[in-house]
Amino acid sequence: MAESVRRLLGKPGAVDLRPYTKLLPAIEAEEEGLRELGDAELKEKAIQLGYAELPYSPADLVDLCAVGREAARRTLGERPFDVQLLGVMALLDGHVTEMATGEGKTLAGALAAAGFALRGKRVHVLSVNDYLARRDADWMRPLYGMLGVTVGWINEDSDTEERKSAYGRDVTYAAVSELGFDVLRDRMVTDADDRVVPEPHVAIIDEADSVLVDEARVPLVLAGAAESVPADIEMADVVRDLKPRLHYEVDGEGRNVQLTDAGIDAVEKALGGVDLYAEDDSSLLPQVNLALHAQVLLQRDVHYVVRDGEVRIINESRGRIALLQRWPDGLQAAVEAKEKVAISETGEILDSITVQALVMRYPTLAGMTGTAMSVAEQLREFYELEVAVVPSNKPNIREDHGTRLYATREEKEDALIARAEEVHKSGRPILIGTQDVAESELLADRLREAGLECVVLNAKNDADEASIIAEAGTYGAVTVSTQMAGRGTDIRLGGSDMSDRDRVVEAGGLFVMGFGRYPSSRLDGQLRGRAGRQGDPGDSIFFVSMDDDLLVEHASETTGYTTTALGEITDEAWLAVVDHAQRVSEGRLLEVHRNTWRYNKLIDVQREVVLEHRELVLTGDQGDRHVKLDRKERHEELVEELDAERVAAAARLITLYHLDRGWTDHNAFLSELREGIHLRYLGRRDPLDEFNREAVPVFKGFLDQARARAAESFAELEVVDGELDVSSVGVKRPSMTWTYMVHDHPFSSALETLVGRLKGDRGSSNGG
Ligand SMILES: Nc1ncnc2c1ncn2[C@@H]1O[C@H](COP(=O)(O)OP(=O)(O)OP(=O)(O)O)[C@@H](O)[C@H]1O
Repeated sequence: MAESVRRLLGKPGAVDLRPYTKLLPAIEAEEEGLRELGDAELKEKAIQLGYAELPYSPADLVDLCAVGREAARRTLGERPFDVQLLGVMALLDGHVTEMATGEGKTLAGALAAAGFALRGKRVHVLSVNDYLARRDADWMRPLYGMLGVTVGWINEDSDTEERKSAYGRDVTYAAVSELGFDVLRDRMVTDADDRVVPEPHVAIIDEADSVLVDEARVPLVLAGAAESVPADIEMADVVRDLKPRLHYEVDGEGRNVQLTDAGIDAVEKALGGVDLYAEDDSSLLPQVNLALHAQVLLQRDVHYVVRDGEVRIINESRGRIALLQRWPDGLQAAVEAKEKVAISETGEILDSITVQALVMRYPTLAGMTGTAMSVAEQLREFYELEVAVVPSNKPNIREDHGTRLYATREEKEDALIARAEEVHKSGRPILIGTQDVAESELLADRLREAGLECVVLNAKNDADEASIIAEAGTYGAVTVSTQMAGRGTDIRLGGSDMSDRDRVVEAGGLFVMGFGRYPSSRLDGQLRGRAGRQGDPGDSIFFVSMDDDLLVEHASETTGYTTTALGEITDEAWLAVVDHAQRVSEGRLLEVHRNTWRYNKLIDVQREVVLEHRELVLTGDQGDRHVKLDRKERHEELVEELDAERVAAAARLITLYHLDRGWTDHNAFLSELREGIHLRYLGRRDPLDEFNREAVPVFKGFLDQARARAAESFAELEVVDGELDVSSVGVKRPSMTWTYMVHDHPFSSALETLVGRLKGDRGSSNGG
């Protein structure tokens, strides 16, 4: 069998591509005939494909791909390659397609989206950021137009009308987070017409491994401020006097702080002889912990600044001050108490949803990414998705060099700089991937000292980031970036306009260097994949040192090696230690994912119950019927005095309020339970079982309680000036809401560590 044919058949363990490959000749055979058609006739052909149900029959698939190919050629000037069409067909079957960087996933995704849309499905194409959502929608718009499919996009600053309009199109492009925030906000509306997100049909997820695996456990949060809870200034004063090591200990990563026994004694004494672990007052310990977290782990000018008498968070990953962002769970107030500034209104988490739960709402899921195969098992376990490995259009000729291992960070840095200097002499563009923003800065300084001018991707918005990355293939360019920067942007050799392409190809193409291996080999692969796009020449190499976090945290052994004069460790056995450490790290990440998944499962079930009930109240007469049964006389009086319609509207508002209020409180209870459970059951029982054991009975009376409260509020309702004022019975919606992803602020790391600890070092805590 010819190599070119074999390449098109697919990879063992992945979806069999043969059924798709078989159709390619027929698709090609239609091409000439379609070229003869006018634009309107071509569109008519596409629309004709809509007169049947999904899935596509092989004959219809052929037509769809052929028409799509011709439409793309006319509108975008790009004729989809065979491999892209294989991707389209795999997406239409609901698979995650692995296509290398620069193979044209945007176009394949658009053709698949159009395929779903033509058959009456609403499609959400989910990107990793706003910039890509908008860029891809605008880029593909002419193609959709020619196929008779409408398209829209949503960005962070889209208003409600723009959102409604975008979601009203056949295909909508949005960042995963924006979609999630819309879903959360929709769950809080008091008028069904205010909802923006339609019923989910199909989601096509770009960068599917990042979204479905790396970010799956990240909660998207809707927070609101209604009533203020007094922050504990006394607590702040008590913890201010505590001494490190004597009274509290901080874990190695600076993510967690714990009172020692001496610390517990000191706090109990300072608070007037209380018992922090008293069964009957469970609120003290969390308050002390918050104050301690604020005092010890959150540093002024690192994590936040105090400006104009306010505490403002610095977004660590992006290095800029985040407006409208606050810490959750009273932490904001604890920091304000620490800094002795006025306590702002305390926000509370109204509701949250994990990325995983968000995408699981879709009956049909598909995804695309350059690196899916190594997470194939997870995609199957968590999402029942299979991976289709689509071969590249041209063979990959990139050279991936072996990892270079050094004893210390300095030696690793020296080696990387020396290599960069050498490569730079030939004019080859260099892309250096680092682990975080701070590291990028340090490395850039060293490069500049060595006379290498470089661009650092840092604290920019997505659009700027993309345009910098787009130029990373320019002759002589040196670009330093973190893993996540400029995602979804193609690095073309010779600059974005490829004007200097020949010279760069001649020199050897893009040289990618990794400053440290990532927590998973898949992330290494993503960086490598930046070079060698579409059969381009290129190289990749990683520099690692024994004091890299990856090795310090996960290596089986870290001493006893020998080095060369330049500090390099060349022994194969030690290189195997690096690979092993990465596998341990991957296992740990998977464990965290699994754990969050297990915790969230129960929460999701409970949320579903509440939401179902809420729907009946919002769109039906459930609220009114219940208060009529529970407070018959008052109901009759009010109807007589006003009219049935206005009474029903008030009953609806009151019932929704108590449902939402109840859910917010229950949510807070669950997260407190989850955070506290490992302390209380340390080493004795499975914390997850305990969590379920306590969370289930508490939820049992949830709906009845909300109904009883609504009835009580309803009974107190008075007519004032011919109107029913629900706020007079305490029914107040949050005056302001805001959203965030939990990995945006430091509390998340504490939570993650906590989850990690549920599995890990069970014995190291105290006081439990
Ligand atoms: N059939 C085609 N013919 C010519 N050029 C194409 C074709 N398909 C895609 N391209 C071009 O290839 C480039 C890469 O496309 P795209 O950005 O969609 O790649 P990708 O697979 O999403 O890569 P990444 O992994 O960087 O997101 C784009 O500039 C696009 O215009």
